[in-house]
Amino acid sequence: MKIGLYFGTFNPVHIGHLIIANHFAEYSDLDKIWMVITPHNPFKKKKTLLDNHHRYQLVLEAVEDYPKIEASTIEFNLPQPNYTSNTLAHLQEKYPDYEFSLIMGEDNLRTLHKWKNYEILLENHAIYVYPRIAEQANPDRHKLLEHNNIHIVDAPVVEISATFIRKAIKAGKNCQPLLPPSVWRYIDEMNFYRS
Ligand SMILES: Nc1ncnc2c1ncn2[C@@H]1O[C@H](COP(=O)(O)OP(=O)(O)OP(=O)(O)O)[C@@H](O)[C@H]1O
Ligand SMILES: O=C(O)c1ccc[n+]([C@@H]2O[C@H](COP(=O)([O-])O)[C@@H](O)[C@H]2O)c1
Repeated sequence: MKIGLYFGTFNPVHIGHLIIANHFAEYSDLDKIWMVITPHNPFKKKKTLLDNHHRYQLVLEAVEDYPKIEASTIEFNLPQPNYTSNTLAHLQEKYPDYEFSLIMGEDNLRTLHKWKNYEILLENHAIYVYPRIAEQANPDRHKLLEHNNIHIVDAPVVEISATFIRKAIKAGKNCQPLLPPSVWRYIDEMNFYRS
């Protein structure tokens, strides 16, 4: 079984994330895409973070009609902050017959050399990277993309961010087009991100 791990804070999940996950579900040889909700990214402050359970619920809502895409809570019971190499070691022990690849935006690729055990990640896993507009001017871009295990993917990226959505909701803007309808309803009913 080939699994594509799409790690993210998903605070909240939005249509940009879903477009990427669906792209891999439809145009790759991966059997499943697991959207792994990260409790705490080592590079991010936890301040404006919605509870793990709610972020998970939002991803569940988002992927309901996509049989190849699943929401994963695998990091919820692992030590925090969540280092991806630790999670992968745990996954390989739990599912020795599965082959795990990583899916990430180019923004994450830029900082990959600062991740814990990044050489091991790179050696042992295919990393599928989709381009982000903000990275086009990065002078080191080509160096990173040269590695054998890094595959750049021509996916239709919508340049919206969870940060933009959180700010828009706080400012009372209508941002329904940026979220799957069920995700918007959950956020609206729960009054998330308003204060
Ligand atoms: N618009 C987008 N389209 C596709 N992938 C995205 C988009 N925005 C972020 N990603 C990617 O999705 C993964 C999870 O991202 P994350 O949860 O941090 O979303 P974000 O919108 O960038 O959030 P924030 O604005 O809070 O940093 C990362 O690999 C990131 O590169
Ligand atoms: O392992 C690391 O050192 C490491 C450093 C920075 C980020 N990550 C992971 O990268 C993933 C993407 O995070 P984010 O917040 O951009 O959605 C998330 O699962 C983080 O835990 C991992």
